[in-house]
Amino acid sequence: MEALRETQLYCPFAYIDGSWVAADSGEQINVTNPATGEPVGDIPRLGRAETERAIEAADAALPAWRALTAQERADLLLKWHDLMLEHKQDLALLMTHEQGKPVKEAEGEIVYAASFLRWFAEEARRVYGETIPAANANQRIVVTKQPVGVVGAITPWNFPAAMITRKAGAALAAGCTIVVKPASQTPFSATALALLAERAGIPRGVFNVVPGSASDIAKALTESPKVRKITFTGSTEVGRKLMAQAAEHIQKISLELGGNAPFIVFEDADLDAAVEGAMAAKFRNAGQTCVCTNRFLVQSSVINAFCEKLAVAMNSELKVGDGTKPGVNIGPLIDESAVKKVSEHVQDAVDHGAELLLGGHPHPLGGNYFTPTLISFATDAMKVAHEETFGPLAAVFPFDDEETAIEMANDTQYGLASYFYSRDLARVWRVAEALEYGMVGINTGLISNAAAPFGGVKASGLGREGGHQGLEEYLETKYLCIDLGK
Ligand SMILES: NC(=O)c1ccc[n+]([C@@H]2O[C@H](COP(=O)([O-])OP(=O)(O)OC[C@H]3O[C@@H](n4cnc5c(N)ncnc54)[C@H](O)[C@@H]3O)[C@@H](O)[C@H]2O)c1
Ligand SMILES: O=C[C@H](O)CS(=O)(=O)O
Repeated sequence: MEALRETQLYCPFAYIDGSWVAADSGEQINVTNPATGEPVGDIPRLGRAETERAIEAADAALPAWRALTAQERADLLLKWHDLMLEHKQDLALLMTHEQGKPVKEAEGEIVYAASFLRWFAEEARRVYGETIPAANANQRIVVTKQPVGVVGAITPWNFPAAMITRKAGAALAAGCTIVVKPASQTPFSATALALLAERAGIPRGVFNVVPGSASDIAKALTESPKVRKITFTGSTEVGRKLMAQAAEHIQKISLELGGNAPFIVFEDADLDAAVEGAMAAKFRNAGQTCVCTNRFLVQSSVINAFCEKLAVAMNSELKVGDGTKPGVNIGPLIDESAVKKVSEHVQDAVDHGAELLLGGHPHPLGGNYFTPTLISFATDAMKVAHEETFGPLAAVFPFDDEETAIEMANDTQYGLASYFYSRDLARVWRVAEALEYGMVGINTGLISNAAAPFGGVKASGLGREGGHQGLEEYLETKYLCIDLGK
């Protein structure tokens, strides 16, 4: 692995109650570089017993942590934020080695991830209650907010830092403590965050990282009555299982799940702007983001012009390769099965009559690389219409009128991100209100930021992360009724 400036940021251990530990069993998970197949390192494979110890540590740390003032918690979150930015290059290099995204994009994620710590540090001091005029003159009604308690978090590989701080920043700001299980593909981004949290002075037991057996760790988290909140980011299939498991102890739950984002281009759109937005919304992280466009819906009168412009942009702007190499902006997919899924979607589309305009095959570099691909005249009969591709495949579907575009866009079990381009103000309001999604990008392909409530409807999940809404997910409302007597 390319040398880190500070080698200590490579932490091949779990982090429980302020200690760096191995698995009780001594088992390890081998982590490999998706670009080269070379080993990145080994991380302990923790199970139920270790997770129960982490829950106990988080529970023990809770009283003192929630007793700090919001300002005191905010100050510690800001120190953590500053340390992330100070070590941006090393954190990014770690991420590129274990996840594959190009270093520049990884640096962008570190800045984005740190922004959640700053955002929630600021929001911590704005957890307001309220008083309500009582019907009874001798009574007073007061509404307060209190931290939920111990939180269990499970996060995905595609944004291995931001998906953790988007949860931990809010949880810690609210006065909660947390046990995080990172994805087994990307544990070192998580343990590096733990090292910096420790250096920032976040007390032992407040932030714990337990890499290992997903099902065993999830069972320990969902079967513990001390865990009052489960927060998950990942596939809808796993989210569904966790929601059922969380029912046992009526744990609060936040689910950030899969997507199938439409990107609608109306004939009145600025096509050059639409193509620029399309490149951002489709090819970030090689198409491996939950908000990546999965379906381009383009009005028939402009579909040829749009496809020509998009093909030119893809050919001239996208460079596939190892994310540590200069100029590369499309790294490898996370693994062989990801390459297989994209190949299947392309072949299925062509078999059902789609026109292949660009790419359409794994990249000549081999391994987990896939050539950015453009297909047109896609239809509802194709897998790409209903399944999340999670790769660099741009599938363009024609439509004739606004009503049809909205029907096509909403014809999915998902409802996370959506995008459309139009310069007609009335159409902007009609379409924005008709789309069944948690987020709508209008004349933009980039919508993710800490100040906004990120999340979806339908099979894309429950709850929001970021914004002031993101903090509410870690707070309980308590109503005080005070009788003043006669
Ligand atoms: N909505 C969002 O904010 C968002 C963000 C990133 C990724 N995603 C979605 O996540 C998916 C890709 O990420 P992924 O492949 O890591 O998803 P995944 O569901 O396979 O894994 C996510 C996490 O869940 C764990 N996990 C796997 N099986 C589990 C089980 N049975 N019980 C408990 N935990 C289990 C994994 O180890 C990992 O830590 C895509 O569908 C993508 O859309 C959504
Ligand atoms: O994969 C989806 C993540 O939420 C990434 S981002 O928040 O859209 O950058």
